[in-house]
Amino acid sequence: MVSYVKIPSHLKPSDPQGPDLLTQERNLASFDVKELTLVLYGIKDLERYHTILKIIENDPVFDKSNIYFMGRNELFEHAIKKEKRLVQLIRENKWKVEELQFAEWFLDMPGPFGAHRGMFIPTLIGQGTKEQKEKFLVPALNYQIIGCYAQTELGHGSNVKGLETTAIYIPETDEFEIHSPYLTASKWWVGGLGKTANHAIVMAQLISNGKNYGPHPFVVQIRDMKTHLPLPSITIGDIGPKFGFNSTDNGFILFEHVRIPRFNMLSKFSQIKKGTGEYINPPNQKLSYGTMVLVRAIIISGVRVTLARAATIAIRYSAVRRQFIDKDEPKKLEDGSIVETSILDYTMQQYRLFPVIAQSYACFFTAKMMVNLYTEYTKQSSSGDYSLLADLHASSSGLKSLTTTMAVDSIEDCRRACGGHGYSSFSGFVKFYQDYLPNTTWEGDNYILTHQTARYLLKTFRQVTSHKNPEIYASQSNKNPTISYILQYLNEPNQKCTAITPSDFNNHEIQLRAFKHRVAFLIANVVDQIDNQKKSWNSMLVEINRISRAHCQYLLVQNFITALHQPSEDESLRMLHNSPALKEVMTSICNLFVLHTMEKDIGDFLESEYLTTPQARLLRIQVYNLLKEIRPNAVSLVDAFLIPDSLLCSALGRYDGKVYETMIDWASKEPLNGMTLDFNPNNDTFIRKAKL
Ligand SMILES: CCC/C=C/C(=O)SCCNC(=O)CCNC(=O)[C@H](O)C(C)(C)COP(=O)([O-])OP(=O)([O-])OC[C@H]1O[C@@H](n2cnc3c(N)ncnc32)[C@H](O)[C@@H]1OP(=O)([O-])[O-]
Ligand SMILES: Cc1cc2nc3c(=O)[nH]c(=O)nc-3n(C[C@H](O)[C@H](O)[C@H](O)COP(=O)(O)OP(=O)(O)OC[C@H]3O[C@@H](n4cnc5c(N)ncnc54)[C@H](O)[C@@H]3O)c2cc1C
Repeated sequence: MVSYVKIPSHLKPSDPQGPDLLTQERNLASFDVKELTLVLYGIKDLERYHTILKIIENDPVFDKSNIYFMGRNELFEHAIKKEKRLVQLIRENKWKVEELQFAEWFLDMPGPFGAHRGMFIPTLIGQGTKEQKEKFLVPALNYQIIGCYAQTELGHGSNVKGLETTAIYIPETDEFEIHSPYLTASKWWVGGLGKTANHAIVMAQLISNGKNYGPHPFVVQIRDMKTHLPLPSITIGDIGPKFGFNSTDNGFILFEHVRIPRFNMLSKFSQIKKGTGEYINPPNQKLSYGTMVLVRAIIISGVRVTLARAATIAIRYSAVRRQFIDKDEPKKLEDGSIVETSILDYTMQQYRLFPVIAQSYACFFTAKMMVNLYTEYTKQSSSGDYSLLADLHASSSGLKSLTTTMAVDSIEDCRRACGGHGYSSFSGFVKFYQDYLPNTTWEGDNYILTHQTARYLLKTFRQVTSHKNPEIYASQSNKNPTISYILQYLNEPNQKCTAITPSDFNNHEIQLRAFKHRVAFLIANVVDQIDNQKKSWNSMLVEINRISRAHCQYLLVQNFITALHQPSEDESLRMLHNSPALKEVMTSICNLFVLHTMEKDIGDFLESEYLTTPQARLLRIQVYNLLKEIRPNAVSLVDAFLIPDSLLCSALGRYDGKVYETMIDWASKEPLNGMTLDFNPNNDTFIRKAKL
């Protein structure tokens, strides 16, 4: 890239230790970073990681050096080129999902084929019959057709039952007629639709013989395969500029009595009979929502790397950045000279940043649990057993809500922790934050999703408590955490925390009991208000959100603690258990996650009277103790995430710590610096002409 400003060559680094600061930090680690990285990735995935990274970093199409200077059209063109190159690489290297996941992560650009891979194909796999897969899935996998997922409308997104697009069965021709009756029925926000896709999965109200059977998925060809123009009676466009995600063509579409064959209704679960229009019921009414459940589970699995990326930038930068001389504990070099303090040594900075590291590790263990639950569900459902769906839906909804909210809050916390430079695109936070932000809204608004989790929790509580002998559920408590804490609460509703010193809070039993008691107490309270005090659902929404959050925090805590203690067949966990140094540092991180989470929501724990006010003070002291304990390992803990520089795309978070050199080098490439103005602002004539 061209430099428009020549930087003087006489400049010496003002901080003689600058480049070595991260090396010094790395020397403080109490554990082997490579070992921890192996725990996080596993042997096979780490090999894949390196193979794919090499390919991506060496391909000029994926070069990111110009990325922060691009406008919308340029970004979109760049994204299209990347998508095409990615398809070539998939073909040449025969990449499967495992490789593709790494490639998409390293590319780090939401692209026009994202919904094709992430929603169109999974919907065909999950909801199509064998014949439909042959017709649509095979060409989709070969990129002969490009699809999108058109569910949300201008007037409705969260309320799927309220969608207005209709699919009316016409027995005479054995077709469906797809129609948008109102302006508000226009599909809106659909990724890849604006310019790229030629097919769409359209969620529409299925109507047969005058009866509405609710939203169902239909495959609709929307553009001509040769001219790429919209087909007759179809209106398509891009929805315009957005907060971020500008490399993707989110689009709108309107249908005017568009006919499609009956075959195009995805019919793995429910069908319309030829001619009679008779509706065949699915084994579970909500199976047509299956893609959303899958994508929510995938989103949860991705949160850990999002948090890891934010923490990496902020921690490395904080180690390199120095401000002020600490009067009480001045930082001395070997030669006795006093230097300014690294901002990572300020306890406030630690309090803001170390919990983000801990959140990432917590999400790592919960992602494993989510994958296991989803795999188990897939196994059972393939033989017609859908009994796990309710659990899966409740935990995927609540965890998607909790973890993505946590991620966006933490990206912003990390960005602010980098001071002024955090506001620059070169920090690596700006585009990253903008592109990540929709995760709190898509696949279910994060507040709406908590209703689903709460509904399940209240139902379970009522089921258990209404039984004459609740202990009958005891056999299920091993597998079902909700039942387990409800039973514990019913047995001992006035349980008290036994901690008498700060370090007592490191006791995992005390921690687990705190979270179990708090969530059961909150659920019991909401049930009482709704069932006995006859409060409306709407009047309880804040509490509804609180119980979903409390339940999901408990899941994160429980999964972390279980991972540390329970013998496991899992390769990563075995490596963790076999290394005392790793176990020690992970235990500190787990304690910080748990206690910091408690401290942030201390009101709940006090209200449930599990904790006393003096205990809340002890808990806070223990959080500070943990920050001190973790401090020497901070840089190594983020190094272990192994987020490559090419992905970070950050002057602040570089592995080598060359923050200032990179800032000025990248600034010199700002195209504005190369622009010659056609006026001289000091020239009176110009100012007079412009009437300024
Ligand atoms: C990735 C990048 C691109 C992004 C793409 C997108 O955003 S695409 C667009 C993404 N858009 C969105 O994500 C839209 C978000 N909105 C929705 O998903 C739905 O409208 C809803 C779930 C909020 C309500 O749905 P509703 O009004 O139809 O239902 P209800 O509340 O009356 O509950 C009735 C029963 O159904 C149960 N149940 C519900 N869902 C599921 C499920 N998936 N599975 C299993 N079960 C489910 C529920 O538990 C309850 O059971 P109970 O208690 O009777 O035993
Ligand atoms: C970048 C991006 C990409 C997207 N890609 C796609 C795509 O490819 N395909 C697709 O189909 N969709 C897509 N979407 C749409 C997305 O799924 C919806 O925007 C999302 O589901 C939220 O729905 P909504 O916009 O109707 O929000 P609304 O429901 O209108 O929410 C607005 C506010 O009202 C509150 N609210 C609504 N109802 C209630 C209630 N009952 N109780 C309490 N509070 C309530 C919500 O909490 C929220 O704060 C995308 C969205 C974005 C931002």
